[in-house]
Amino acid sequence: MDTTATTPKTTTGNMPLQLIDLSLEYPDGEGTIKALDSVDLAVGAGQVLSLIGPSGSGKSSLLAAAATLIRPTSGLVIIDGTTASDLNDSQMTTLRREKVGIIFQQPNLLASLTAVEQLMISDHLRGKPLKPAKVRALELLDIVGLADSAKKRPHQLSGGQRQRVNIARALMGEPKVLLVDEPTAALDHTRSESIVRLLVQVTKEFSVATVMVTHDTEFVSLTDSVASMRDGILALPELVGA
Ligand SMILES: Nc1ncnc2c1ncn2[C@@H]1O[C@H](COP(=O)(O)OP(=O)(O)OP(=O)(O)O)[C@@H](O)[C@H]1O
Repeated sequence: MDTTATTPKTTTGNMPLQLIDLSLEYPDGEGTIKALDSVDLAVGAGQVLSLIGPSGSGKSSLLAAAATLIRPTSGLVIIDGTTASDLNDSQMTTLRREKVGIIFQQPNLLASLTAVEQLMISDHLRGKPLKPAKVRALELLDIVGLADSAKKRPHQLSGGQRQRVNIARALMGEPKVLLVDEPTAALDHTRSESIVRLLVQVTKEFSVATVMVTHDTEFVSLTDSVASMRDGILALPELVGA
């Protein structure tokens, strides 16, 4: 196996996200806590995997490791064919910026910016020119159902609409992997369902591999598969079908 940083590992099949024998330990007094215990997972392009499990079971740790925000103790994180675990910090940041979209529970939008500007600024931070960024931002706002709200600021949008801006923003960098943490936690039933449906829609439309952590098992049936965690161990994903 080639594990050098300069020669990305090539995966077989179209599996933009692969976790192989991934373990993550946190120091805990004299000992350690095993937040992830030999996790294996592959998510295909255009697939949404729901990740469920009790509090403290390791869901956020899995997302953080897959997002390359945290280095695993052992094992491999492979994103679109590149073995992230082999990269240095700056290469890892570049990989994350180019290949990974992260959607947190709270949209964290900037209060002073309009919806279209929220999206454009993420391209600007990638050093991309403004004009094409605006075109793409408007297209994405249209796709997430906010064509008429491009000029609205966060306080003029509902919680569901803010989450839609958040999703559109995560797609600006044309990611291969979308990592979504409790996207419906702050929303009512109807809005929650429409947000999960939207995530499934954009996952198919942009052929990304999506992992969605959720407590809302009700909407899991809208996604392609579900895997559950307990004590850092991931049970094999089951197909649920839509
Ligand atoms: N920074 C940290 N330092 C030490 N221990 C941590 C840290 N982050 C998480 N843990 C521990 O790792 C285990 C997994 O936590 P994690 O947050 O990944 O679970 P979770 O399933 O996301 O929980 P929740 O649903 O409550 O967010 C827990 O035992 C937790 O206490």
